[in-house]
Amino acid sequence: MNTVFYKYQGTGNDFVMIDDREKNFPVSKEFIASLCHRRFGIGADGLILLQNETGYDFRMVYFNADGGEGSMCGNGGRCVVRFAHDLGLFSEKTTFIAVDGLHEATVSDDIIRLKMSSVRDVQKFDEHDFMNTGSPHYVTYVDHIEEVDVVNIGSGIRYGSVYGPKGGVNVNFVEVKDQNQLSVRTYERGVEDETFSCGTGVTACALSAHLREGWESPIHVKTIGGALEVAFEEKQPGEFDDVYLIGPAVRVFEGKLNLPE
Ligand SMILES: N[C@@H](CCC[C@H](N)C(=O)O)C(=O)O
Repeated sequence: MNTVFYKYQGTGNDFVMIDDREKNFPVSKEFIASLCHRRFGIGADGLILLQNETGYDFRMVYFNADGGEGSMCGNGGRCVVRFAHDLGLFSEKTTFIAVDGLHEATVSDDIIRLKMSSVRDVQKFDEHDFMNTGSPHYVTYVDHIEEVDVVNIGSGIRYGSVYGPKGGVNVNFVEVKDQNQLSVRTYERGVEDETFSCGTGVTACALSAHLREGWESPIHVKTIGGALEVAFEEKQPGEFDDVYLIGPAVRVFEGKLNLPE
C-alpha cells in the first residue's frame, strides 16, 4: 500500500510528517528509523503522526530518528501545527494534545507561536542547569560555541554515569552573545547527533539564561538552522508558565511512501 508523506522543517530540525487520521500507519521502530535514515531513507531528525483526538484539533505523536517514541519536540510541535494549518484543520488558533499534554498555538504568516509545558524544578549546578521543558535538557555555557565538539562531549554526557542510567538527556551548549541574545548548539538524544536546532532545548537555554543573567522575556536564540524566540512568565521564583516557542516552520516537499504489508 502507498501513502503520501510530507517533509517539514523548523529552523533546520526536519521531520517526516504523516496524516494518520485514519490510524493505519504501521508503527515499528525499524520502519521509522529506516524512513529517517539520511542515506537509505527520506532523511529526518524525526517522524510525526497527526492523529484525531476528541475535543481537540489533533494529536501529535512524535518519534525520534532512531524510531523510538520521543518526549516532547518543540520544533516538531511547530511543524505539526503548520501541517494541521495546511490541512485546513484550523485557521488561526489551535489546541492539540502531545505526549506532555495540551498545547495551544497560533499561526501568523510564516511564524508559529507554540505554548510549551510549564516548567518547574530547575536544577542548578556549578557547570550546568538541568530542566524538563517537555524533554529533559542539560544546559552548559561556553565561550566559543563554534569550537565545541558537540557530538563527542554531548554523547559523553548523554550516556554518562549521571544521566545515562536515567534514560539520557539532550545536551545544549550556550554562548551568551549580547543582552537577551544567545547562540545554542544541541546534541539530541534519539538522533544521537547534533541537530540544526532543538525547540525544547532552546526553551531550556532561554529559561536558564533568565535565571543566570537576570534577563526578562523574550529571549532571542540563534541556532545553526535559524532564529527562535522564547517568551515566558515567572510568577513564582523558578516557576515558569505561559512559555512560548516562536519561529518559522515550513513544508519542504511531499512524496509517496511504500508501506510494509
Ligand atoms: N528536536 C526536539 C527535541 C526532541 C526530543 C528529544 N530528542 C528527546 O526525545 O529527548 C525539539 O525541537 O524539541
